[in-house]
Amino acid sequence: MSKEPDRLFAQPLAQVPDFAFNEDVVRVFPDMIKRSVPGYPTIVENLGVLAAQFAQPNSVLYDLGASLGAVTQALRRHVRTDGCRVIAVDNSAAMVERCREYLNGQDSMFQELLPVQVVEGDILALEFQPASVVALNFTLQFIAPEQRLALLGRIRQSLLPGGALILSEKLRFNDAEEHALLTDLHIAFKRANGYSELEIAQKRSAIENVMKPDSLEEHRERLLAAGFSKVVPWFQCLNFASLIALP
Ligand SMILES: Nc1ncnc2c1ncn2[C@@H]1O[C@H](C[S@+](CC[C@H]([NH3+])C(=O)[O-])CC(=O)[O-])[C@@H](O)[C@H]1O
Ligand SMILES: O=C(O)C(=O)Cc1ccccc1
Repeated sequence: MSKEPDRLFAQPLAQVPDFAFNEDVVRVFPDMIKRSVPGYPTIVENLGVLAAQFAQPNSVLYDLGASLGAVTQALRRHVRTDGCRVIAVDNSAAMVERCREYLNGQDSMFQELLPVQVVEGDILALEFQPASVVALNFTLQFIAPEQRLALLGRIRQSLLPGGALILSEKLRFNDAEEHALLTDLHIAFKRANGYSELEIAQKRSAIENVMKPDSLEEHRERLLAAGFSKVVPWFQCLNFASLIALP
């Protein structure tokens, strides 16, 4: 993995462009996400542990919005069920190119890894195969809000009995005081990870038009409306959480 530090927003920008998953972001992405998302390494590793409990023999595991394939790699470390294969999907050409490099490198070093297919494409246009595990690890928040229910409905329809959707998201909070407190604490987390006030402010204005978090209540209601029978939060660190949704 690239170890290049994230300094994308360190210099004052006359106008901050909307955030995009382009080559500049790809270069610093592992550092950016670790320093920006509290609990990210714990979520990714344990997503593999959870997935191993839901994986069904001879089924597909989806990593949707795979970026550089961190979740796919956790699936490879933990899932031991016979005949499983991973389909990792991302619509950023720059992400997909680098993701394939990492995963092909692993393939050539180790035998008996889960087979992985990395697809460059829009998850909104994907024809889902029957799947036992679907991971949306910080991806749904980048999907247009009006498209989210239909996407979750299609994921629900593709899930096999005994399978699960694992959904990780940044949260907003309906209670203004709770929202302000956890937002401030997230900023403190970023500051503690070496981001300056300028970097924090410019990143915030870059993502505000492209990333639209929902509340936990909105997630729960939408997942139930999409046909899931049970929604179980398994992790929260500040304003970032991960949920298990059962078919
Ligand atoms: N419509 C779409 N179709 C496909 N991909 C998309 C779409 N919209 C956005 N993406 C992709 O979703 C990913 C979101 S990052 C996921 C982190 C990863 N899961 C990780 O666990 O490291 C989250 C973040 O950076 O906060 C990006 O790679 C986008 O290109
Ligand atoms: O940086 C932030 O404030 C975030 O909310 C998370 C994030 C992490 C990486 C890319 C975009 C957003």
